[in-house]
Amino acid sequence: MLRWMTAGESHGPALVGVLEGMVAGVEVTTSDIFAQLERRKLGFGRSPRMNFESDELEIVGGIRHGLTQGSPVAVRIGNTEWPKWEQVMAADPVDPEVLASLARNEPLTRPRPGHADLPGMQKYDFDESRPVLERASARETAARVAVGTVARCFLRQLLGVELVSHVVSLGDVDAAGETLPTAADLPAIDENPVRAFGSGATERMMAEVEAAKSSGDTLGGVVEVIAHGLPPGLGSHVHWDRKLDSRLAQALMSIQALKGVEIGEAFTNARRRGSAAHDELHPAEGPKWVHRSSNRAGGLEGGITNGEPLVVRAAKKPISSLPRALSTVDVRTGEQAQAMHQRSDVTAVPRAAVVAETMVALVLAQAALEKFGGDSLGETRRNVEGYFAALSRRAESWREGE
Ligand SMILES: Cc1cc2nc3c(=O)[nH]c(=O)nc-3n(C[C@H](O)[C@H](O)[C@H](O)COP(=O)(O)O)c2cc1C
Ligand SMILES: C=C(O[C@@H]1CC(C(=O)O)=C[C@@H](OP(=O)(O)O)[C@H]1O)C(=O)O
Repeated sequence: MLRWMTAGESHGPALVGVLEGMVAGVEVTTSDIFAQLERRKLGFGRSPRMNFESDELEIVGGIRHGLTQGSPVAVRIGNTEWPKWEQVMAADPVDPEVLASLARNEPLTRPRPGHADLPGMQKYDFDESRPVLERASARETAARVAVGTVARCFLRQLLGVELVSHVVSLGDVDAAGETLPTAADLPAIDENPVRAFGSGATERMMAEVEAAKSSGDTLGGVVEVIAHGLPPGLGSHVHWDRKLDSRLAQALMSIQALKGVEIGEAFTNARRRGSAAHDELHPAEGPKWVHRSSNRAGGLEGGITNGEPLVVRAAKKPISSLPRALSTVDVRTGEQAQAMHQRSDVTAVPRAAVVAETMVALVLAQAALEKFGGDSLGETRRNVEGYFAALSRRAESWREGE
């Protein structure tokens, strides 16, 4: 079972990520991981922090000479601002006077509606929101992207699977096109300021971000992730927690501020009649044996990949740290107040798309390992070959009516 965990606070000394259960022999280097970390910072409207922070990446275990070893992969991403935060975030007790002066300068007692501040303080019995916001922060997604790169490399090397993501709407500006982007489109998407694909909406999206920024406001949006090259048969219909739809939804909704997930054309399909909602099958030559003239199901039927591109969308709410702060209650006084404002993103939708790509990669790698097993990439590949041969034999026997 492929598992992953992260630890670390936004302004602590470092984030760490661990990926356990990956086979040996997957090619992955520090620069592969760093390239994905750089992608996570892309996008117009990002926090000033993204401009000066560089992710200080160190592979601590699990990879040797550019190959996974079968042991847990562990990464550390240092916080380049650590000297500035050392006293605020020290692991050991600090001088009470220093602590009091820090708290006087920055009282975090006016929780932001929409952030984890207030429920976190109530649940964990804190009198300020520092310990909550530190861990709730999406800074943590850097560690996910780092370990997710290994999953991404594994999927490509095992099955030729390629993942793409793009922004389909930002605020109320839509960029949805007619065609699905492929891996070949990724460099252009990454260069697009809002990570939109082949649309004339880029300027309108940027203008929307500028307008939100100048009125002290923030923006949400919708991102789409596509996985090309998946075989039929990952996931299962047999139990609720093995259905790939449910696992993808959980993984995507674990991303900070992602509040809705759509598989394929789920919400449009809900308004269609059945005759216009499904993907009819037609006979075809070759290993695929059948052809679907549409992909409204987004590549999943019965919680199982069906060989079509996997298409999932996720809705991100607007950032809850608004410069034009929302009304809140100061927990020290119980009085009405303006929510505290932290330096923050105007919108993080383009960055969230890269994180969504990562979560999809992790879930697909986990499902691929369940299906094919093995301890080395070579062994897993042999199992894939055996499965493909069995699929062809089965298709042959169906054709011959046996
Ligand atoms: C890439 C990314 C960047 C984010 N940046 C910010 C930010 O700068 N300021 C902020 O208030 N929230 C930001 N968020 C969202 C908060 O982390 C999130 O709303 C908060 O942890 C509460 O969790 P919830 O929205 O999932 O309920 C970001 C989310 C993502 C995915
Ligand atoms: C640091 C990152 O995102 C942060 C996510 C975040 C939040 O509340 O989620 C708040 C901001 O942090 P800060 O207040 O320190 O600028 C973002 O910059 C990152 O993605 O690397």
